Amino acid sequence: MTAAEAATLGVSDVFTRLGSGPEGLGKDEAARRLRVVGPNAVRSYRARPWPVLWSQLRSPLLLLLAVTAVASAFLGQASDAVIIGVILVASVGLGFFNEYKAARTAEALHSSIRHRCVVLRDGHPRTVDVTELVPGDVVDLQLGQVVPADLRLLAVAGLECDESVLTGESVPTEKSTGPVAAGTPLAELTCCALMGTVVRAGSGTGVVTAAGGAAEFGRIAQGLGEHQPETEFQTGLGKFSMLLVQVAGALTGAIFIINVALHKPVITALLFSLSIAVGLTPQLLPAVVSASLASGSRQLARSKVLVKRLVCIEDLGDVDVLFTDKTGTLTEGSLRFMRSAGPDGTADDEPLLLGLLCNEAVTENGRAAGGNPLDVALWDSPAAAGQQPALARYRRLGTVPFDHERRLVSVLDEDDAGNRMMITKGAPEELLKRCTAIPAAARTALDAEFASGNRVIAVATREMPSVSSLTAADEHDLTFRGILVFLDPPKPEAREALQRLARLGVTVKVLTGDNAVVAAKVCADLGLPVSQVATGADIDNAGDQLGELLARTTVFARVSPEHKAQIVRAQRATGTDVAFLGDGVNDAIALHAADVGISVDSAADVAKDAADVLLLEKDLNVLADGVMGGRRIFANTMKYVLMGTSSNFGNMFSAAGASIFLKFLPMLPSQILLNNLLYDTSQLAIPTDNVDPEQVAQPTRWDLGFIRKFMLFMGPISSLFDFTTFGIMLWVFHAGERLFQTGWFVESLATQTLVIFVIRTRRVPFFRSVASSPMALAAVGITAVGAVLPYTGHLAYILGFQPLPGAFFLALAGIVAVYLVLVEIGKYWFYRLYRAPAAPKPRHRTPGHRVRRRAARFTVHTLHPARGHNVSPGKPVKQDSKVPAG
Ligand SMILES: Nc1ncnc2c1ncn2[C@@H]1O[C@H](COP(=O)(O)OP(=O)(O)OP(=O)(O)O)[C@@H](O)[C@H]1O
Ligand SMILES: [Mg+2]
Repeated sequence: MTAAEAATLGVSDVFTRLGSGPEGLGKDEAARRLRVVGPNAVRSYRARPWPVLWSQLRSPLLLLLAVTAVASAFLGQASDAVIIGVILVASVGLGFFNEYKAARTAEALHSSIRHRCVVLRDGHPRTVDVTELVPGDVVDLQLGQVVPADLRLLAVAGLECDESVLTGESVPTEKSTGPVAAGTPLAELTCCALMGTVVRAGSGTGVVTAAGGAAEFGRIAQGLGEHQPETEFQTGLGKFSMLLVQVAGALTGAIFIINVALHKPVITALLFSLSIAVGLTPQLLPAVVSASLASGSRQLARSKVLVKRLVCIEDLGDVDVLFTDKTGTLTEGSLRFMRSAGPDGTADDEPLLLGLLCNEAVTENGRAAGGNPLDVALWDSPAAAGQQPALARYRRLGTVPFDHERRLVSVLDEDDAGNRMMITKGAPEELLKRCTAIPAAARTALDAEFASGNRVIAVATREMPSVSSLTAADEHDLTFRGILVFLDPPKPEAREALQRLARLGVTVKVLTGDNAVVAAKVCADLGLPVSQVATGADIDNAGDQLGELLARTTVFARVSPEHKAQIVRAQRATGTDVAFLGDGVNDAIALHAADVGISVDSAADVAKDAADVLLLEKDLNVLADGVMGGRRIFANTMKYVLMGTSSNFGNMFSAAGASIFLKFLPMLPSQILLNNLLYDTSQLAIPTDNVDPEQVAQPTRWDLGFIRKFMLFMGPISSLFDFTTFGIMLWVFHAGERLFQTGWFVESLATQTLVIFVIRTRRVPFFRSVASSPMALAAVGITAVGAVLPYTGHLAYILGFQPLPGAFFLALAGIVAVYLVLVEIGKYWFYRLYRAPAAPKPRHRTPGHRVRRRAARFTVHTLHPARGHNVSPGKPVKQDSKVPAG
């Protein structure tokens, strides 16, 4: 049943249609339905070899080349065709092997992550994977949660959903339970909560009407295909590849025409120009990127950072501004109850007793088993044990639970003499506003506690003789009873981590539900420069000036969950890349709003669920490692790109040019392909390379202009030089066809691969930066392979090589040395002249990006039967023809 249909019906009709009830489904029935309709998923994360292989073969260039090779075989050049075939298979195999390995890593990543929700099974709440939801399941919704399926709402308490992912409307929609008129547009289905949207306020319960591809969100997500969302970097690489393909296209077209005009055989000319095109285009680029992301994710996992999707790594490296909560990130987070003080500020156990009574921790035998950290800390204190006899005298009649907007919790208790009172505890600012009289001594005591950075909550009571239930509206005319003080000292290692992040160019700002003075004190203790502290009230009053307020503020205190998200969104609107680190229920919405949501393993479920990255330790140092990791990958991939645009490009260009002046081809098509294969192989070690600290000192930005300029600057150096080499070959060695081709093959491979040592660093001279051993070995090794090939007898003969005179290698050494020096000088001038654009362009995220990101939670290993059926009890399942099979 679609959401639109269900919305027009009353709750009982919906239950009848779905064959369910307020108690939810039975365990067996849920399992049966799951078998019939398949999982609540829109994608599969299984690494399948065929699609990966297909993506390697899809290149029109390769196809064209293969066809031409086959044609040439029929024209009598069988051995050439076979060689070309073998090299092509090896190239495709290389790309496939790397991509598939990366896909396997992504698969392992996905299978280690669970997204869960609470459903009623036979009337009992159960936690299940969101992918196991079926139509008829009754689901709980809470703040910050992503709605796991299309739901017809059964009950709401101030429920509001952010449906922008579906409707583009950023103002959250208020939800209710009454049916709507038929034909109501999607954005106004107030009695439905739609899959993929986020609970921005309140809570609720609903019954699943449609899941997976049958839900509105699922339909959109499936329409976008199986692709992962792309990072800015990947999009940039795509554009870059297009640029090269265009250059290659123009160049090869011209070469072909010229060669034919010069009366070279058509098929040879075609093979030659196509091979040049293959040499020009960076076929291995996607494989290099995925391989570096995959190896990056494994490295990060070792340093305790778990990314949910591979692309998150790059997002991490891009972070400009990090918002973090205070508790547990900057402070130890292991709250310790220190003292209880009466209204006059002197020690007094009464507030402690009241605090234990007005408490939501789940207790077992007088010990806390779970709940709000402050409440748990209170129970765990040694002093709490002494209160047991006093506690036994009270009976609880009602509760108004804690929420992050009120920052208060209240209970209605009756003592053994039958006296009823309300006990309220909460943030002192909020509580004091509701008290009748506050002794001056209390204010002094409070200020002193705040100033020393302690966490304080205040306790008050109110006599309520004839009342039997409570609401938040009763929280007034309270009698102030005292304060409870908790110690939450700053983390020593946070100081160093903050400095590291500052050195990495990441601005750290604090968003906390705690008091402004406390937050400022903690920051000061940790050496985080605090320019200004703003509070939630300041944010509300800022209006249009929020951007300005944001720019001058480091600490935001007493902010609500909605404020946190509002700040994150406002910061993103300035074009910066924003990360948010938080672990509480009050952080979930902001986690969704950020470019990168970061949480910790010990966080509340909704926070973990909302995050893109999980830290296995709540430590900013671990995060700094993650940022570094992202930037390293960017830096190394950039090396590959720059290599492709300089020497490789230049060599191919020169070879093409030379074919005009020479009576023969400067290199045989098969030799060009072999050359390219060997070069690519050496490039595969780039992801392991070391990165200079200065290269990762700033947030990474993709800059196509930079690459284009680099290409235009370095390309000619390389070509100029190549023609000199041609001259030497022709006039010094008096080379004939075979010798020329062999010499040029060895020389071009050597210069192409060895130039990595210059390109990989901005330092001059280049040997001030040390390459990783695998990479150095690969570059030198491949050069050696190239040099040895002409001496392999029969093999050399088949490949069209001939042994080179000893003097050649002397010349080669000289050529390589001069070339590297030339490039070094070029590089020096390039980086001196090059100016990066001053302001980074604002990030442009397409709506599809968000859908894909959110769809990641609705993935299963294998997507079996088509999703999108209507399950009706007893009736056979009907196939919905609109939904494509998974
Ligand atoms: N169980 C509780 N009982 C009463 N008051 C509480 C309780 N938990 C928190 N508070 C009060 O509400 C305030 C806000 O809490 P909230 O959880 O929104 O943020 P926080 O966890 O203190 O800060 P951060 O955002 O840095 O994690 C706390 O500073 C405290 O004064
Ligand atoms: Mg918190």
